[in-house]
Formats: sequence, structure tokens, C-alpha cells
Amino acid sequence: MPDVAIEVQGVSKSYDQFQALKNVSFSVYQGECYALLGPNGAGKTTMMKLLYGRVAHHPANGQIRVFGLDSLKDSLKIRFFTGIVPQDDNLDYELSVQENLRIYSLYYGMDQKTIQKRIDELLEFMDLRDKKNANIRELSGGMRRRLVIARALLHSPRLLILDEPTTGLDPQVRHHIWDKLRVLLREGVTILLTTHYMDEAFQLADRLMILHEGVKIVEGKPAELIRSHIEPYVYEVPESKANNCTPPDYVRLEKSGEMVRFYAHDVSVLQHLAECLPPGTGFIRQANLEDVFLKLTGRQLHE
Ligand SMILES: Nc1ncnc2c1ncn2[C@@H]1O[C@H](COP(=O)(O)OP(=O)(O)OP(=O)(O)O)[C@@H](O)[C@H]1O
Repeated sequence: MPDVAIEVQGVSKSYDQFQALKNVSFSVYQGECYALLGPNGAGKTTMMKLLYGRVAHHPANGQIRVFGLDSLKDSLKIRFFTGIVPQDDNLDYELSVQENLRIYSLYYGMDQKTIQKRIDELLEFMDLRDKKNANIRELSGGMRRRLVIARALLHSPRLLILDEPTTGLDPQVRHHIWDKLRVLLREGVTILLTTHYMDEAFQLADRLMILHEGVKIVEGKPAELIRSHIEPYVYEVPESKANNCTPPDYVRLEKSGEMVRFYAHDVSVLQHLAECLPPGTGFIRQANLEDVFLKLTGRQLHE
């Protein structure tokens, strides 16, 4: 069993009367990528912020340890080996790309003689070297996101925490960022991320947890969750056409947006259903993480 990087035990968090997290426990092993999934408001960001001491947390019971350090008593020490990519790109728009990195290096008390080398290395790594002296306003959304990741890596952290790293970015930029995160994982960095993209979790996460209304409802490896929680085949049809299909009792139905999904263990049952509609009206596919998410949370990804 690999060493533990993050250990969360029975943690709850309330904002006034509202309980955002309810008795949540999980561990993240060193060098793994662990994803927190959940509908809007599930408590993902709150969990992340507790880890790096961004919200006050005085649990009556519950504890968070990061590389053996207590998140309450040692939050400053934890920040010195943790890189944080927040949900919003909180860059300084008055400064250039490299000035944004330089100012952060002061915050970490980094040696100013060697800092330029590290900045150049990171701009190269995130493919931003041509933008070194550009103003932040001149950067695309994808470039800004890459710069925030470069900034989080300045002090060569052992742990990288990313809150929705690729939200709103085009598929090419998302794949580019995933490639960079894979390089970091190969180098032994531990990664904890939140995402609304099921393909992102499937591509990157060794293990994941689904949070729902502050409660951990499931945890596991993506492929195992699909195998154990969902029928393997899905027939997806627009709701307006689905009235013509009458499924047998053992076919499960789920509505998602404009689509109806029929779930079954036997693909031939779905093929039979498909024959009740004109060809091309719907399609049969294998179940994926999004199907698990829908079944367990009963929610669409963005409501
Ligand atoms: N500072 C705060 N004061 C009061 N309530 C808060 C505060 N921060 C978060 N909440 C509430 O706590 C709940 C969990 O919020 P959180 O941001 O952790 O969810 P999330 O899963 O990250 O959501 P999203 O996917 O939309 O980012 C929400 O109902 C939110 O309104």
C-alpha cells in the first residue's frame, strides 16, 4: 500500500445553519490522481479549501492531515509544498505574464537569483514562452489557465490541488492540460482535482469520489465504478421520440435533458427497442461515468 498524502477523517463543515459537508472521509495516496465529483453545491470547493486552510474549520470531530501535518495547526507549512489552482483565474491584470510569476515567487520566499530560470522552465513547460512579456488581457482563456497552473508549480510542490482546471476550455486545450498533468503524475506529484467533466475524471483519476449534498456517496476506480454501479449498455433517444418505445420491466429508464436513456444488461434487448424507431433516431453505446453519476445523484451535471 503506497504512503498516504492526504487523510480526511469524519470532516463536517457548516456555513451558519447550512451544512456543506457531512462526515466526509477519504485518503489520497502519494503519486495518485484523485478526483472529487458532484453536482453544483455538493461541497467540492469547500473540501478543497479546508485542505489548504482557505476557510475556517473547527470540527467538533474530524481531522485533515496532509503529508502527516494537521491542516489547522500547520496550514502555512502545508502551503509551502502545495500548489493551488483555484476555480477563478485570479491573475494580476496590471502585470505581465512573467511578472505574475515573479510576484508569486516572493510569496514563497524563493531565491531571487534562481527564480528567472524556474520561470523560464515553467513557461516552456506550459508552452507560454512566447507570451513571457504579454499582458494578461492579451491571453486566451486557455493560456490564462496554463499560466495559473505554471504559477502553482513555481515552488515545485509535492501536492497539486486543482479546482475545475479545464472548465470552459475547448477540447484541444483540455487535452493539452491533461498531458501536462500526466507529466507531473509521472514525476511523482500527487494531484487532487474537482471537475464537472466525466471524461476528465475518467482520463486522469486513479480513483474518485462522488459527493452529493455534502455526503460522500461512492468512491473507487472509474472503470470499477462503471462495472459495479451501472448496467453495461445504454440506448439513448430524444424524449420526443421515446413514447414509441415500450421497454420491458427489466430495462431501467433515466431522463437527462432532452434525452431518455434505457439501461440494460443485455444489448439485444436494446437492439430490439431501437427497432421500434426509424434508423438513426437514437443510438446504443456502452455505459460510462456520466451514467453512474446520473444514477447515483439523480442530477444532470449542470442544472
Ligand atoms: N462562504 C460561504 N458562505 C455560505 N455558504 C457557502 C459558502 N461557500 C459555499 N457555500 C455553500 O456551501 C455549499 C457547497 O458549496 P461548494 O462551493 O463547496 O460546492 P461545489 O461542489 O464546489 O459547487 P460548484 O460545483 O458549483 O463549484 C453550497 O450550497 C454553497 O452555496
